[in-house]
Amino acid sequence: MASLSSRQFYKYNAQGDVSLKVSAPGKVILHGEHSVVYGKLALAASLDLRTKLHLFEIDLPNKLVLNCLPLDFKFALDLNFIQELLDKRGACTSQPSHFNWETPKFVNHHRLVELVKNLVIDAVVVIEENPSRSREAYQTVEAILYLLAGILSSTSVSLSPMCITIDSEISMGAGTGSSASLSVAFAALFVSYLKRKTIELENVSKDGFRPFHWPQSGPDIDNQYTSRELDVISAWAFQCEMIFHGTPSGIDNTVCTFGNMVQYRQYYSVVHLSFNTLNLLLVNSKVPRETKRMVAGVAKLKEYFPHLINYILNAMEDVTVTATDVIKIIDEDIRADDVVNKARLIENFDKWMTLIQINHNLLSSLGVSHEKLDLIITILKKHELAGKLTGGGGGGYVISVLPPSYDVDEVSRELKKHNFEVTVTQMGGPGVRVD
Ligand SMILES: Nc1ncnc2c1ncn2[C@@H]1O[C@H](COP(=O)(O)OP(=O)(O)O)[C@@H](O)[C@H]1O
Ligand SMILES: C[C@@](O)(CCOP(=O)(O)O)CC(=O)O
Repeated sequence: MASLSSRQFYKYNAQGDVSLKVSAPGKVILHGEHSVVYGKLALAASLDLRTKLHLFEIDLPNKLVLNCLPLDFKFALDLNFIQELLDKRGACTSQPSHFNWETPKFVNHHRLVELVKNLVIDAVVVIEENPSRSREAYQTVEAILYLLAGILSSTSVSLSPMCITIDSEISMGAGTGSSASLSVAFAALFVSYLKRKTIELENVSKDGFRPFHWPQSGPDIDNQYTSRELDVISAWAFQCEMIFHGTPSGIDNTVCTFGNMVQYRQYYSVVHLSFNTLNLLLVNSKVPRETKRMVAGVAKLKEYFPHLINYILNAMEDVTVTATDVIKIIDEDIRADDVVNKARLIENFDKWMTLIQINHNLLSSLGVSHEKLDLIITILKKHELAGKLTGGGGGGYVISVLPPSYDVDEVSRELKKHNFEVTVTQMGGPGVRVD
């Protein structure tokens, strides 16, 4: 890995007409984390907090500049090395004739990860770096190159010098889907880049790869992604999430792609639920966590006590199913906004909060809570709110749904006194989109 000898070599200006902006939301798992890994139903919603990417062409010969604000790094990558990987026939797959950008399931994941790791060693030049975040930075670059190679290697695209800036409103490592949001946004960005670069081609794929043709009218570059494209973006993001999280269930990439609320069961088609946005309190315990470790802990527990743990997982599925029904009624009543429905609304919020509490207790029995998370939940209870951990647990965020016109001032004050970070946001907004 080369390091920068003189910063002035890396001055550049925007040039050319390619300028693409995309963003993808973070997510919360409302019900069903951990049980989803064992085939149970889960419910997740998108957040009003997004990862934002901007790709623009630059006048710095043969360079791809990555400017990552959340991790404080700016790297230049040598485009020749990247193009070499793209040109290597069969680098991403052992079945080129079945493979194109639309078929991520034919990618040879482990080989591509290895190639990308080697590429990072050869191609990265550090312009700026925060040494304390270096491990995460290189993991991010690997993930980006994985998606770039996966999506573009079967195509006739030749890369132009470019800069990609990464910005994010989502806290990292706290259970609100920062890596899934990043993976979805990059998959979408490279799909947009592909459209832009191949708009006039008869067949987008290189010889020997499965042919791909845009519709007769050409790809839609300015508007949003088609549902077919969203499926492919989500599938590539899933592949990429394996770099960050080993064996993810797929719920995170799904909700960050499609937005709104999704009911998800592994290997089944996704059910999209459309509802009015709801206010959500996010409380960051600031306890670092690692999803992989928490998932492994539950697996071990299940190995020890298969019957007992199955009961808990089934109870979690029951919570998801019941909560979905309750949320549907809440949504109807919020839309109706009349006196008759108001009483029912209050009653159903009360039911949902009870289910949230039950869900947290079930998760706690799987050993994935933490004393700080439990303290947050006790404080919320004092203020007539219910909370649960979200995502892998062991730290990170507690979520609490806010009944309409709930004033958060007092509870926020008390939580902040304990040094917790409090964010009021909304859930249920749009998925990945061109900005
Ligand atoms: N906003 C971001 N910018 C750059 N890299 C990110 C960002 N979010 C996540 N990552 C990458 O994903 C890895 C896992 O992120 P993490 O926050 O633990 O994921 P999650 O929120 O899904 O649990 C980080 O180590 C980093 O490499
Ligand atoms: C624990 C789990 O159900 C959710 C993990 O969520 P997060 O990556 O910690 O936000 C694991 C998974 O679904 O892959």
